[in-house]
Amino acid sequence: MSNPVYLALDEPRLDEAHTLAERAKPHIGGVKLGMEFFYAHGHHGVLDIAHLGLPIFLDLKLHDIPNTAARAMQAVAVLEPAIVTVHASGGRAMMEDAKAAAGEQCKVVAVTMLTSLDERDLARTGVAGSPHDHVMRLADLARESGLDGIVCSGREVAAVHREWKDGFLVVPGLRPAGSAAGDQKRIVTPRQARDDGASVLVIGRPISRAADPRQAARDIEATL
Ligand SMILES: O=C(O)c1cc(=O)[nH]c(=O)n1[C@@H]1O[C@H](COP(=O)(O)O)[C@@H](O)[C@H]1O
Repeated sequence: MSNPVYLALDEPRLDEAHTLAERAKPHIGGVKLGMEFFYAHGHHGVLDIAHLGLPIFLDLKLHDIPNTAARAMQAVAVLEPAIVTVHASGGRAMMEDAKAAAGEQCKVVAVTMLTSLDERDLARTGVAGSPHDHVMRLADLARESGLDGIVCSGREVAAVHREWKDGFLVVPGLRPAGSAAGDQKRIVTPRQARDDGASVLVIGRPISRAADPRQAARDIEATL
C-alpha cells in the first residue's frame, strides 16, 4: 500500500521547502503546497517542487463565486496537481464548477470544518450544533456536488467513511503522541486517522519542525 502521508511544505523559502521535501522523500507519499508557499512562489515554485517526482497536493482552499473559483481552478490545472482543495461552504454551484474546471486526473476535495476550530468557535461563526453534524452536512453537500472527497479532522473521519465508502478523505490536524498541538484543536494520531478510514494524512510541523525531519517522517511511517 502506498504511503498516505503528504508533507505540508508550509515554508515561504523555496530552497528550504525543496530541501525539506528531498530529505523526507523516502518516508512520504506526496507533498502539500498551501497558501504560504503558493502566494510566495506561484507556478514557478510548484514546478520546482514537482521535479522531485512526488504527487502534488495544491491546497488553495478556493472559496468564491462559482465563476471565479472555476477560473482559478483552470489556472492551476495546467500544473497537473493530484489534489486541489475548495471550501465546502462555497456551496454546490461553486463546487460543481470547480470540479468541472479541474483536469480529469485531479481530485477535488472540499474543506468542511477547519481542524483549528472547536464547537465554540463554530457557534461564534453562527453555526449551531456539533462539529460532527456540521462536517456530515458539508460532506453530503460535497458528495452531491460531484467532488471526490472532503477534508475533515480525525474525529469525524470514521463517521464520514461509514457513509461515503469510496470518498477520498483527507485528514490534517495530526499529532503523533506527545507532540505539541499548536493552533490545532481537533487532533488525533496519524495511526488513528488511518485506522478510521483516512485516504491521505496531512502532516506539517511534526515533521518540518523536528530536529531531524527525515527521522520524524520515518518514525511516523513506522506507526502506520
Ligand atoms: O486543507 C488543509 O490541508 C487543512 C485543513 C484543515 O482543516 N486543517 C489543516 O491544518 N489543514 C492544513 O494542514 C496542515 C497542517 O499542518 P500542521 O498542523 O503543521 O501538521 C496545514 O498546511 C494546514 O493548512
